[in-house]
Amino acid sequence: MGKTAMNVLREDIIIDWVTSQLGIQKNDAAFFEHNETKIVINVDSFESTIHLYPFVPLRIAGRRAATGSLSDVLVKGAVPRGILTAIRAPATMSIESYKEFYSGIIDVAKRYDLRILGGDTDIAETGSLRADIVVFGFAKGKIANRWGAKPGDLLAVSGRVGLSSILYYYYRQNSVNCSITREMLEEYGWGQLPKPAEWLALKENVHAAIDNSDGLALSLHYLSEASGVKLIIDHIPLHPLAEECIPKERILDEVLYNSGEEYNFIFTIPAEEESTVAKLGFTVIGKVEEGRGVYFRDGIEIKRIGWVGGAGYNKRR
Ligand SMILES: Nc1ncnc2c1ncn2[C@@H]1O[C@H](COP(=O)(O)OP(=O)(O)O)[C@@H](O)[C@H]1O
Ligand SMILES: Cc1ncc(C[n+]2csc(CCOP(=O)(O)OP(=O)(O)O)c2C)c(N)n1
Ligand SMILES: [Mg+2]
Repeated sequence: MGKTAMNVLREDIIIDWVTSQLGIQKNDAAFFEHNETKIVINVDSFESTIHLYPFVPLRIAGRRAATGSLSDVLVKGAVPRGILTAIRAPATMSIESYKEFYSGIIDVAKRYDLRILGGDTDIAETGSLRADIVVFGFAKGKIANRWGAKPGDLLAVSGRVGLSSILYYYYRQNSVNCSITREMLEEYGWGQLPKPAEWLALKENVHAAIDNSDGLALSLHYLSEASGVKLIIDHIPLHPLAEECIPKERILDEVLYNSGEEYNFIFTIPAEEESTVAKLGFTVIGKVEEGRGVYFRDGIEIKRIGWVGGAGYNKRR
């Protein structure tokens, strides 16, 4: 890392500093136990200049914002129960737009049976739309931490990867080999999370888990680093539209490095669970070995590149 990079305000540098200052182990959500009740709680922010593509309707953006926060709680193995939401909107925004965004949060609450318990509202003269969304839930049994992967485990994911890569490609290049449809945007808003009941049944056997918010490659690296293991990838479940919309020679790089916000659950589990994993609709993408780093089976390295707040996509650490 260059000398100047140290002085730049970047999400990864800040997170390294704050977690080491406070002795926090990097995980997707926080865990708190009180009188034998296990509470899993998370906050994630949405800010329109960072998270809102101009072609995404506000209701879908509201869904994506709430889903991003909920995903961290569910992936740890808790049943999400409630939401608090603090929203700061500019007075330049119409009340209809505000309601549209908030309706997206309500959509997520309905889908996952969460109660919106309250929040906070601020109106500023100008500027961006911002929402800080807290989701909490209760866990029974095991917490699926980011660490704990063991050599010999299978590596698996929920859903498909690459829908968000299409949107980022379109945002950047202003064209893709397909039209951006309402259905694609709807699917992006809901993410690629598994069904809660299925995940909660499986998680008792899961060794380590993370959700894909910052891109497939970077999420795999975070999982590998947290457990001190090597990950070998032999198959990526590409979203069929990624194959259709992104130029063939760019697909793999876009899906690995310019993805994220899809919230696929990425986890490791003992090899004897393979048939259960498949039956529940997850895809085995590789395995865990002793060592460090993330590689394809042929030995080609998957780089530690993805979304880093303050740097954007594709900046190596
Ligand atoms: N401002 C902060 N104060 C304390 N801990 C933080 C802060 N920002 C991030 N963290 C912690 O750093 C870790 C990684 O955060 P993050 O990358 O945002 O996770 P995720 O992608 O799952 O939302 C988490 O354990 C989170 O709680
Ligand atoms: C205008 C715009 N640029 C880029 C993106 C892509 N993008 C923004 S944030 C992000 C990663 C997720 O970030 P965050 O919500 O901070 O999630 P966390 O890692 O904290 O869960 C991605 C892939 C976008 N959605 N909109
Ligand atoms: Mg976060």
